[in-house]
Amino acid sequence: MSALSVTGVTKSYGRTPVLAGVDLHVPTGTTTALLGPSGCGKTTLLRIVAGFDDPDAGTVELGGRVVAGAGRPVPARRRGIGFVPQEGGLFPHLTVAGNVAFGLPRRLRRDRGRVASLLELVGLDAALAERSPHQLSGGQQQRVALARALAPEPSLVLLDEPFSSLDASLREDTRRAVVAALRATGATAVLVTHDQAEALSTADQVAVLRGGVLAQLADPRTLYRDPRDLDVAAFVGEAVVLDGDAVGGRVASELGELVLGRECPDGPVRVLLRPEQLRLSAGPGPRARVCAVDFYGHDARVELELPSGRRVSARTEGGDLPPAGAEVAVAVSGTAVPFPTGAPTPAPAPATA
Ligand SMILES: Nc1ncnc2c1ncn2[C@@H]1O[C@H](COP(=O)(O)OP(=O)(O)OP(=O)(O)O)[C@@H](O)[C@H]1O
Repeated sequence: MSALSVTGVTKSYGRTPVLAGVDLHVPTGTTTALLGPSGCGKTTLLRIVAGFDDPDAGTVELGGRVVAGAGRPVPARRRGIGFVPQEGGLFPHLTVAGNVAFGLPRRLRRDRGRVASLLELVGLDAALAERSPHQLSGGQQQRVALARALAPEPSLVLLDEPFSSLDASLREDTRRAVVAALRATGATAVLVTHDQAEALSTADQVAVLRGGVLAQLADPRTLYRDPRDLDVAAFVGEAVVLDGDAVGGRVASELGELVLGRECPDGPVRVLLRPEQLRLSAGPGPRARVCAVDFYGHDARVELELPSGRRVSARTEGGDLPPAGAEVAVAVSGTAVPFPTGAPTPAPAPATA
């Protein structure tokens, strides 16, 4: 497996710029999730890396070799890249074994042991080998597609929203099996997704693409806890944004005095908390009115209105929930992340279970 380096890649379709100088480095043996809203250019970048499309400017390097952007591009079939599309893309006339064997070098295609070990790698029972793709669930089809992509031991694996067609119950199992297989083979991989939770739980690093450039590239915890700006913060999870005055690393806010998680000059500041940092009680403390409660089973999202009229969300254990209209006290745990007051208040992210 090889490292991938994308440097200054730009791409327009007609007069519409899609990528405006993207830099991305994926170290050998790691998985990077490419996360961004619909239409931000994720698939375009993936296609350029794969060799299905050429950049207008910039380079793509694979294992230290420039494959696009300098001289004649290396054709897709010579890049040694495995591709897993949104929906399996399996050959319907071939069995599972036939599909996986198709990915193997010609001399190994009859090696049943090899096919069986690839199926095992992606968590599939060897008994499925003689089935046709239409006799598999969506999740099983995606695993076969990954086994086929890994069979030729590619330098890089690209996965384009591989779980998007699966329902919630299959999605999690399939995601885990795919991550395990990528780790077991030491694969270098890029996974395109617009699902924040999927990006954060799957990848070693997450690249947030916005407006044709990389807004932030960081490991999942840093991205969630210490995002570069409030837009990124709201894109990777629900954000609670408050204004206040910083003095000596603390902020007086509507939710009481908050401790800042990073240095910030004294003065007006806008701070970020996450809904799971808000604790509700009947006791003393800053007050809020419950506007709505979404119960998810494992936990619940409680929408609150603060005295200023600002709405914020709390994620709380699903046990003892206050009814809509109730007045509650709110306590905050952990630290708040400061941003300049000029930072726009991000649009609320859709609530997820
Ligand atoms: N072949 C093309 N010709 C013209 N415009 C294109 C072409 N391919 C993509 N686009 C445009 O480029 C933009 C980025 O598309 P792209 O498919 O890369 O986005 P995406 O982030 O993968 O979106 P999604 O999450 O919806 O799949 C979109 O506005 C799209 O309409």
